[in-house]
Amino acid sequence: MTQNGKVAPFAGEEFLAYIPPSHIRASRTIVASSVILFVIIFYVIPRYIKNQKQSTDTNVKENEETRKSFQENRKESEDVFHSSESEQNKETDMKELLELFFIFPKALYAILIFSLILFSPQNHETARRIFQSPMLRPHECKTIIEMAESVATRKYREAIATKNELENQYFKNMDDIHHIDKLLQWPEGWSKDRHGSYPTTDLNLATDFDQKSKRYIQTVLDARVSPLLERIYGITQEAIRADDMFLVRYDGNGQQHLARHRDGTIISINILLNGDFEGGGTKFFLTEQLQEDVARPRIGEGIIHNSVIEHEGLATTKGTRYILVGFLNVDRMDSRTGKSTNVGIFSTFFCFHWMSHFLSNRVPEFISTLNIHEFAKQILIDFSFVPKIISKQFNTVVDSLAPFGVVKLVQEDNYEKYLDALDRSYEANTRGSKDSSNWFEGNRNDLMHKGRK
Ligand SMILES: O=C(O)CCC(=O)C(=O)O
Ligand SMILES: [Fe+2]
Repeated sequence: MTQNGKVAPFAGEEFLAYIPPSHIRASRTIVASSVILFVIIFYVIPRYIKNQKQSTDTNVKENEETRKSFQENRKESEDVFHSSESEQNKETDMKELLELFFIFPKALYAILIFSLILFSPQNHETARRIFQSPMLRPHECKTIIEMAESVATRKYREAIATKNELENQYFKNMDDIHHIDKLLQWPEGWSKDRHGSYPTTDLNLATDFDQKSKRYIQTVLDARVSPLLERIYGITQEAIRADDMFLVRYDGNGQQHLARHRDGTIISINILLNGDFEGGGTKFFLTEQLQEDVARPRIGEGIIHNSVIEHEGLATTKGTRYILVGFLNVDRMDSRTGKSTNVGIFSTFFCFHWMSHFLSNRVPEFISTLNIHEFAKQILIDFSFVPKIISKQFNTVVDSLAPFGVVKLVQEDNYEKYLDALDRSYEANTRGSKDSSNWFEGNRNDLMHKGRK
């Protein structure tokens, strides 16, 4: 967003090989179509029906009179009478059909509006695609890996000290001991138990990295990733808040892969930091449609996708593979300032997977904070499965309609120029802007175990 609240044009636009949809144009089209449909369904058609009805009524009257004259004059032809009767039936059918339409205009309108929303970019064009694009330069990737390895060394030293302390304590907390033992296992200093059911070998950027390192990473993400997210999904940069930012490590002789799962937020990013390994890559699935696709980015390239798309980390068979992963939310209110993030309704309440996430996470959280009787609270929580099931069904519908697969946004010979353009724009317009994304301050480490599902 720029100062005057308008969405700035995307600085890398001229280098895009795939042009994402224009969200502004799409939402204007939907609003205009809704108004036009409203006028047609609630004003034009009822008026037409009324006119039709009036003319039918006059016809019926005329027919009735003719009938009477037939009856008075029975000697006249029987055939004429029969043809007049069938014509009258036809007119009654037409009248009934029009009346039926007149009974359900609201339902018809709702179905048409639903279809417009179903085919809006957030639920269709960008919903099941995986966008691959350059994000970091090789020297930046190297710097981040060095930062990570030095953090791991520090955490290993701290773990040894904590282990000694714990051993001298009389009452021992078994969870702490387990966590420390994991840190002491190879690769030393890397967490192995942050994400409950789908654990990765990783470091938490928000809590493990120092301020300077975080500022460095924040700058590159603000310059290269936030504008891209804005361009692809039509969300404002300040609406982006990471729930979890972390660095994953796979080893040919350690944790090689990550089983098939979904991430627990709205959008996921995954940036490859090195190339000296064998295997790796991220495989995506659209289960019901039996479709699959694999992203194998180069160093510094990242992938962005809706967290709801199933995927797995393919086995690294030799060497070490480092990736920077972010599980991102789209917030309507900036938790840092309490102000609106100006994100549109089409990227939130009318976006099925945002809505489904909102209903499964935020609603129960909100209910639990209500100041009402425990029993009433429990009933509300018990019934919150209904909207959840409905919104899940919407996601299934999107699965069957939305285009799927990995899309390369920029051609390889344009990588440098593309990154330069984004950096120039960042330097010129937004450096230090309060509207930047919330990469580290909003991380929800209390929810870590829910990171993947
Ligand atoms: O290894 C990969 O590329 C996938 C990582 C992933 O899906 C995750 O961290 O949730
Ligand atoms: Fe994942």
